[in-house]
Amino acid sequence: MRITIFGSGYVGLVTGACMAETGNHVVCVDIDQDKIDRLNAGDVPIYEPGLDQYIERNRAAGRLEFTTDIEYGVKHGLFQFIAVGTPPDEDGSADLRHVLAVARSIGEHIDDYRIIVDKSTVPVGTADQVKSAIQEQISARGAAAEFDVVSNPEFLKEGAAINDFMKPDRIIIGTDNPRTTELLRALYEPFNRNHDRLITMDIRSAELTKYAANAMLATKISFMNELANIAERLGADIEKVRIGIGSDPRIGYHFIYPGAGYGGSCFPKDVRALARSASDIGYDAELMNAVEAVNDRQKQRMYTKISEFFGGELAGRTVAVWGLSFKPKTDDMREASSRTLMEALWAEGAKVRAYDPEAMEEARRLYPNEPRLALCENAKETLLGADALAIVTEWQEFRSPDFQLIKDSLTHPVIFDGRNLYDPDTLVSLGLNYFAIGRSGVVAN
Ligand SMILES: NC(=O)c1ccc[n+]([C@@H]2O[C@H](COP(=O)([O-])OP(=O)(O)OC[C@H]3O[C@@H](n4cnc5c(N)ncnc54)[C@H](O)[C@@H]3O)[C@@H](O)[C@H]2O)c1
Ligand SMILES: O=c1ccn([C@@H]2O[C@H](COP(=O)(O)OP(=O)(O)O[C@H]3O[C@H](CO)[C@@H](O)[C@H](O)[C@H]3O)[C@@H](O)[C@H]2O)c(=O)[nH]1
Repeated sequence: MRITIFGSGYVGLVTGACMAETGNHVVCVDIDQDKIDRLNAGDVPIYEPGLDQYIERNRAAGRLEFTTDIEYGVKHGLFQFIAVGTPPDEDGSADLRHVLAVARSIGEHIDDYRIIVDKSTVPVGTADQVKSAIQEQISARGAAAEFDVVSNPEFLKEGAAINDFMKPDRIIIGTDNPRTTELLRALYEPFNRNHDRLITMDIRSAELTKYAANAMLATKISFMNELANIAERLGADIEKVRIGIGSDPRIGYHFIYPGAGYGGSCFPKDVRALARSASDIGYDAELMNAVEAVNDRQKQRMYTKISEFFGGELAGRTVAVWGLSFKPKTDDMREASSRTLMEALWAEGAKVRAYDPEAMEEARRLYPNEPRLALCENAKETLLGADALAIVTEWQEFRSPDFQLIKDSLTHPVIFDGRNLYDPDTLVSLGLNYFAIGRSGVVAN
């Protein structure tokens, strides 16, 4: 089938590569010329495990093209996917500027039946706006063209995106026209083989399903972080509590890891946008507001612990930071907890020596010429001349470090662990002070 995808970011590239992998002819359109040039030169601008091989293979087979030519894109695909960003506006609502720009572009060039498939995360009612924006452009040209707008939210996780797309838990199709259901069923058939995962519903419910899923997951995390802060003060160990409650199948072990707060391009903005949508219709979404407030506080926890340890005297200190991306296996630093920590440390006159296996280029882009940030070649190098070590992202390579080296390198033998990677007893027996999340800190004698 012929598919066009607007937006070549995390979602657009993964969707394009996976759709091409199953034999479709995919054209990816982006307005970022530099990004398209890189993709056409065989360079994948983001880090997502496995994505580069998928892109290379399908580009070579002629099934995957990259262009800034909007007209070419609109003329190409029966399916026109919208996978552009919906960043938070100043008031927390989703900024639909890019989505509506794509809709207008489609309206300017559409001359045959098209199915517009919205994959971006958008508030309830956006499909109606997309429909109007397309129709306005068609009418302005004095033309006529038929089209349908479908909501097909995406649920992939960064770092596991290819697998999530190839083997989805569910494929949500929100539509008001049964013929689009059948066409989308055919399109998704290769991803829906083992058992039927296609769930159809009306468009507004599909749009809300995406926010509901992210808000539920974010709620689980904030709940655990709240509990972690209580456990810490009561002398309980949140890791034991986590195992204790996860064994109840009604709770489950997924998404109950306490930590340095959730980040990324989805949970923070989507919880905010849902609360904002509610307040726009006169409903105070108290739980969503609390989920966000708990997370904002949690993202400060690492800083608070470090500051308390040093008696509030951070000026002139240097902190080694392991992990900059918002989670392992991605280079994405959008709303990453590492940024909250580093910026709080800098504000108090401290310096940071940081390392991340994949996000160094992104860190350089976000903090160009930042004199208070030394980006190091590897984890060991961050320790040189540092007073303390803070672990923000649980990359595999941080799980079994050389603790003796850490102890010998730091001016103060102290680890602040934002992801509860280590056993407190082992660390204290090695002479390290250790402060994690939701457990009492241990101080070596
Ligand atoms: N990142 C994720 O894990 C994830 C998962 C599920 C859903 N989503 C949702 O999918 C959407 C896209 O997210 P993302 O992380 O891929 O975004 P992204 O920022 O990585 O990529 C968006 C791309 O769209 C391009 N773009 C902007 N305006 C355009 C236009 N008019 N025409 C063509 N291209 C245009 C940008 O240049 C950019 O390359 C968002 O709504 C997000 O909430 C993201
Ligand atoms: O138990 C947990 C699980 C996650 N996190 C944090 O939560 C954030 C988000 O993690 P994750 O959900 O794995 O990554 P995303 O790529 O942001 O994926 C989420 O957001 C996407 C965009 O909407 C959705 O498609 C996915 O289904 C949804 O999981 C990260 O900072 C994690 O460190 C925790 O703190 N504790």
